[in-house]
Amino acid sequence: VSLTAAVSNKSFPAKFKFGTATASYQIEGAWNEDGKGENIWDRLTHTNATAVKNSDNGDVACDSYHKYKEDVRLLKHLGVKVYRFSISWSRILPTGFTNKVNQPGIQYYKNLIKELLDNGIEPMATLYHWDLPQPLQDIGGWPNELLADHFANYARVCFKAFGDSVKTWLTFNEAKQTCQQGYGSATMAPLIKSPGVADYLCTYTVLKAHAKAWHIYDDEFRGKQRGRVSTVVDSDWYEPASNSTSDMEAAETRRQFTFGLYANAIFLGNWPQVVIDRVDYRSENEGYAKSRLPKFTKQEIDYIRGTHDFMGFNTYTTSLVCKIEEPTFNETDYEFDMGSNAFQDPTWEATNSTWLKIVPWGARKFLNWIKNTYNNPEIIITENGVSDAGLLKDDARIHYYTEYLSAILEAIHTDKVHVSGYMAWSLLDNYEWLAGYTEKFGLYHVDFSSPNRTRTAKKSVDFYKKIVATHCLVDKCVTSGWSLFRV
Ligand SMILES: O=S(=O)(O)CCCN1CCN(CCO[C@@H]2O[C@H](CO)[C@@H](O)[C@H](O)[C@H]2O)CC1
Repeated sequence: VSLTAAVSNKSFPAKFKFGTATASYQIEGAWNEDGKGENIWDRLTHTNATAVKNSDNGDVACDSYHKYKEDVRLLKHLGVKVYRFSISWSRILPTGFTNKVNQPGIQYYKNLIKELLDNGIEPMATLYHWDLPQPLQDIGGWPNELLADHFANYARVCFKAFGDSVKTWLTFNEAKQTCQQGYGSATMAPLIKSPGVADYLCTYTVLKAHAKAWHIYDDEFRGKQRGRVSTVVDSDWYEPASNSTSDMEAAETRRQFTFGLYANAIFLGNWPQVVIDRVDYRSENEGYAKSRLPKFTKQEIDYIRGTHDFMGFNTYTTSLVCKIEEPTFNETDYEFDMGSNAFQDPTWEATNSTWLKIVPWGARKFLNWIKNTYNNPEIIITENGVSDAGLLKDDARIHYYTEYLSAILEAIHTDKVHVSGYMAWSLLDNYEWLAGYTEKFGLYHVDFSSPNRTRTAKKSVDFYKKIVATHCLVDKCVTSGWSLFRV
């Protein structure tokens, strides 16, 4: 199918908000400046450097701590309405605890927020984008349910310090990566390998932490500040590898173990039933005294349910799913709990990240699944983007955005999914976790070999700027309102 045939000629609603997204550890640098405390990515990259490609670290990254005014100039040039960034917990609370508040850290984010507002750009702040203060990891990290209270106290400090200007808050970015990769498969800091055990304990704490923060905002700040709080959930879209009943069920089970594990308690109440059933069943057969899945009390279920003002949704790619024979019970693994294999069709277009294939129809299906599963919530796409090796003539990125934005337009207009915003990942090439600086997601190229960290617009900047200005992917868009054609 030629590109043009696939591109939607519908337009994004007038009130639709375009933006870009970044995260503190990936762009800020200044890892130990002005009183900032050590976080788990500082610890990992300084003590286990070879875990990261080329032993790259975020000590300087894009140096946005010093160059944030330049970053805001780039946002202004793009014409975006919103900028999604994350707050570094250890810059605000160096030990993670509220007994030490770091004023220069508070001031940095106040300066960034003021620069955004002075340029007519709305700040959208994520409280936690994976950079846990090391002292909290030293007491067990997210599997320690006491962290729910420490996170809630940190959230209160942020609501108080920034809530007069920040009206859209996200508690956690992709808690799945924090839990399944950080404490399960050891493919994210703090690189703990405890699949099927610590990952569920992490999720249990994170859901309670999110709910406490939401209730603090609802009880103590919403009346005065009139903002909104939610969380960001991510996953691949899981498509059955065949239309056999077993593959269809396996795909739905996998959606519940990945996306549902983080969304169900907040949008419907409690863990997904299939998760409870399968983890209890396997735990018993593996000989555990009690299930590996911690259980919410009735009060906790009621406390967590409804703690959302919209849904933050990160979508990148799709995987096929097929049912597997029930694995033997002599090994515990989150993958075995799911009871399926996920893989990608080798004919799908590849990118510079092995896990990321270009599958726009998956994004449309995912949006429809969210609509049908969680009672049609307002969805803000808080991340979507693609990696390459960093060339300036990034036609593949233009292709990716065209295809995904086209799929989103169909979801909005044809499928009536309520999508209200879209943040392109990312404004800048930045630190891509264990891939270091080898996988580039930016609309702007960053020269990491220069102390200036020079930003250079890629070809996709003009492409995205035009879409932000016209709300349209083609030259002439059909608007569904009173005028048939927008001239
Ligand atoms: O193949 S491996 O298993 O060996 C390594 C997997 C690495 N994961 C893949 C999934 N990705 C989810 C999206 O992660 C999001 O998207 C961006 C791009 O990744 C990140 O930079 C953002 O911080 C994150 O919010 C996070 C990184």
